[in-house]
Amino acid sequence: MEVIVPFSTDRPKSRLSAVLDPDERAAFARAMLRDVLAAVEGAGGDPRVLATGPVDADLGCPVAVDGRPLTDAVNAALDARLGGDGGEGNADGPEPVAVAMADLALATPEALRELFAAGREADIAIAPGRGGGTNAFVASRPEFRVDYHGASYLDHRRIAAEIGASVAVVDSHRLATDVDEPADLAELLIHAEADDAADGGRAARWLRDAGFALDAGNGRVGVERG
Ligand SMILES: Nc1nc2c(ncn2[C@@H]2O[C@H](COP(=O)(O)OP(=O)(O)OP(=O)(O)O)[C@@H](O)[C@H]2O)c(=O)[nH]1
Ligand SMILES: C[C@H](OP(=O)(O)O)C(=O)O
Repeated sequence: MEVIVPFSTDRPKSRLSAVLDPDERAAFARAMLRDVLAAVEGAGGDPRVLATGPVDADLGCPVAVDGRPLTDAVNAALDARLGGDGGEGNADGPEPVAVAMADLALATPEALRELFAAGREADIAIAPGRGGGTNAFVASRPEFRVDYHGASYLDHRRIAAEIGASVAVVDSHRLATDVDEPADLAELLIHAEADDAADGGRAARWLRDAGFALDAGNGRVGVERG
């Protein structure tokens, strides 16, 4: 399955500015992107990065540049694949296409396989993010359109209902955890430590190398930087 991975190259991860400087945010965002691409490939998916600007590194997959805002860029990509202008359809309708965000640093092939399977059963399969975002979805209906930001999970359910599309919800901790804020870094380090055989992936290694560690001292576990 083709998997579009939106990626912001300009001022990424601004909500981490309290703990990372701009160069660090760019490097950390790149590490998360690579983890997501590896998980997509591990799940048998075919990743395509949809970036706001050129990416000066070989990511091992195609990169399309579209400087429009996220919603417009993703809708154009969906239209090209599912819509009337070149969607690869067959008698049963277009092939499903997935969109997975580049900040799902906990994503695993297993979690993505579950999403892909749900997207073959339902018209739209959504993995909601904590806080109401849409961290990943699969769509096979040409009329489906995204409207990101805010509680986009609810908006996408409403859009699916408006076009009469069936919806499957993928209840996955790993896909629900987008790394937006400093508290999310703790989630990444916790699961990297639990999965140490897999070494936690590039993003977790990047954090550890930058001096971050878990801080379990006071209430909810957070991170501290040594
Ligand atoms: N192609 C594209 N991707 C985007 C755009 N804005 C965000 N993204 C990507 O979409 C996903 C979700 O982004 P957000 O968490 O909302 O934004 P962010 O820029 O990563 O972080 P903040 O600056 O903290 O909001 C991430 O994979 C981003 O890299 C955009 O305008 N175009
Ligand atoms: C793009 C946006 O991401 P968030 O701002 O929730 O991280 C969303 O999922 O609608």
